[in-house]
Amino acid sequence: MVGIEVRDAFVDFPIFDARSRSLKKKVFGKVGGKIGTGAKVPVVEALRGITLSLREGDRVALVGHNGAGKSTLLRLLSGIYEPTRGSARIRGKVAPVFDLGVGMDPEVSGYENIIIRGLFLGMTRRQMLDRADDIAEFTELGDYLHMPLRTYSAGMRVRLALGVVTTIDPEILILDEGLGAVDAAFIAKARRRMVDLVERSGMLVFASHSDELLMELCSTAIWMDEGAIRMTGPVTEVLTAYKGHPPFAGT
Ligand SMILES: Nc1ncnc2c1ncn2[C@@H]1O[C@H](COP(=O)(O)OP(=O)(O)OP(=O)(O)O)[C@@H](O)[C@H]1O
Repeated sequence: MVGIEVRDAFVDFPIFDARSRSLKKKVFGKVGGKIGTGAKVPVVEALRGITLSLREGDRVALVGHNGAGKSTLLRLLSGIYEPTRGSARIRGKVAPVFDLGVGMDPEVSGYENIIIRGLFLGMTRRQMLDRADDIAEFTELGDYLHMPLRTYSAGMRVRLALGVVTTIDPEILILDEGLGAVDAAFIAKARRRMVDLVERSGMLVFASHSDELLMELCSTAIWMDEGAIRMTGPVTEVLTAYKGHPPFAGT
């Protein structure tokens, strides 16, 4: 059974090399988690008092301004970060997709990277060999797949990474949007594969600033604000409250 239970979880980052004297003034910044200056060392309170329960079939969008804690929460839900206080219990195999380039080796070919990246995401070598042709066709990289990855442009790397990510069969898919480098036509082509990927995933948590993708892939949403959950509910309602107007209108 796939599931995630988080109880009153906090994640703090102590910043040992910050100049705490300049932090003591009252700060009115809107972006980023709270910076606690009570202790000797300043501490960024990236997550505060998070309680949530996710089940098989959940498709959850994470929204919030820059620094609100979305990526930190995704790392907590993946088991990459342990809570400083509180608890996070994860049942199921997590495929974390944060940085599309992670798990790639610049010195080996595109084909070899397909296998490496697949292994990183919890697939077997056999499974990746079976899917390599399909991935190659999707990426449209042709003979570049025999060249070392370091010869690729940023967009070519994203094509390869997306080709791999969209062939896996994850129990828990944790997605931090990083699709900036690819051209619009390729995003449109990748969308169908993304929808299929999400449909066969046991669970999805997706942080993004794109209303369109969130509405297409998710059914519920969590609005993060200064490291805490501000609102949860159906994706359209949460997006409307977060943006101050219905999604798509005037964005
Ligand atoms: N490794 C770290 N060390 C120190 N502070 C960190 C670290 N990672 C995140 N933070 C801080 O934690 C807070 C939350 O950051 P996080 O990356 O989770 O935000 P986010 O909602 O994903 O933002 P964005 O939309 O800009 O990607 C921010 O104030 C950030 O400065």
